[in-house]
Amino acid sequence: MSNRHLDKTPTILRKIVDRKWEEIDERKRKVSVDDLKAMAGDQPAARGFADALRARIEQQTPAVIAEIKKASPSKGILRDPFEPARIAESYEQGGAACLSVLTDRDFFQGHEDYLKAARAACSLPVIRKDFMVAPYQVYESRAIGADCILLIAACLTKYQMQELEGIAHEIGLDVLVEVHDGEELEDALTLSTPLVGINNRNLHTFDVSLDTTFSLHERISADRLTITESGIMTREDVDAMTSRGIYGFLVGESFMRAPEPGDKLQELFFPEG
Ligand SMILES: O=C(O)c1ccccc1NCC(=O)[C@H](O)[C@H](O)COP(=O)(O)O
Repeated sequence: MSNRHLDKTPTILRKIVDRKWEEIDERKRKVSVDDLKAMAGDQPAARGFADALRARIEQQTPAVIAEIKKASPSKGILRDPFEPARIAESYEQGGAACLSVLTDRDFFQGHEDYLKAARAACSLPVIRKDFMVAPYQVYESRAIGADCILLIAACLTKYQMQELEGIAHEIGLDVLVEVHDGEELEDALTLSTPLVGINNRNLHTFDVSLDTTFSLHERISADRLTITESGIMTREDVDAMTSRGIYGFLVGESFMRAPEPGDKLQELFFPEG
């Protein structure tokens, strides 16, 4: 695959995307795309991911996508032992609007079974957090029970994102498109999804700066929903966002390192109880 963002330098993101193409080939040998489409078609209606976020954001209440991830390339192991179903219950009790579950095995120690277990343990909508590069993975996401997929602009062209979004919407999945700079945002805004994630983490260098959200949010019109992603660790970080009118959050590490992830969510976002 060729893409202007990925052609810059060989980074971890390039490695992840190269591995995704190999993984898709391996999986296709075990389960055909037609079988996946049939499995996707057998799933009950998706839980409304965008609706759950919109309901809170419109009330100017934090809408938190709480992430379930065992490890990451930048931070190594974040949580061990790791019990996705228990974490999902804890997040629901702590006031999460949605869940994000890492399913990438090689770089995040994730698994599709973690998504299934987390979703079955609560009533929250769930995004499959993985690196989508091909239609096969979109059908697979619906087949494993996801309610939403992530499209990362740093690994896809505008045309790839449009194709994957079209398939996702056709089979009942919501889409969160993720950007890190102005060029990616321009591409993302050609999509119809209202959900625009601004990743404060540069996925090539791992540098994190909340200024990324502050500057890009100003370029997103009010009919879309901004989700600030990565590096939200303190009450001050939350206040810095809400004071600028940003109420959508995706948080992983600070919850994963806490003994009780849902209590940490409550402490950070709903301290008044
Ligand atoms: O986190 C990484 O090391 C990473 C590396 C390469 C691609 C993606 C990566 N992370 C995904 C995310 O951006 C985060 O899981 C998500 O936004 C939550 O961030 P945090 O609250 O800082 O855990």
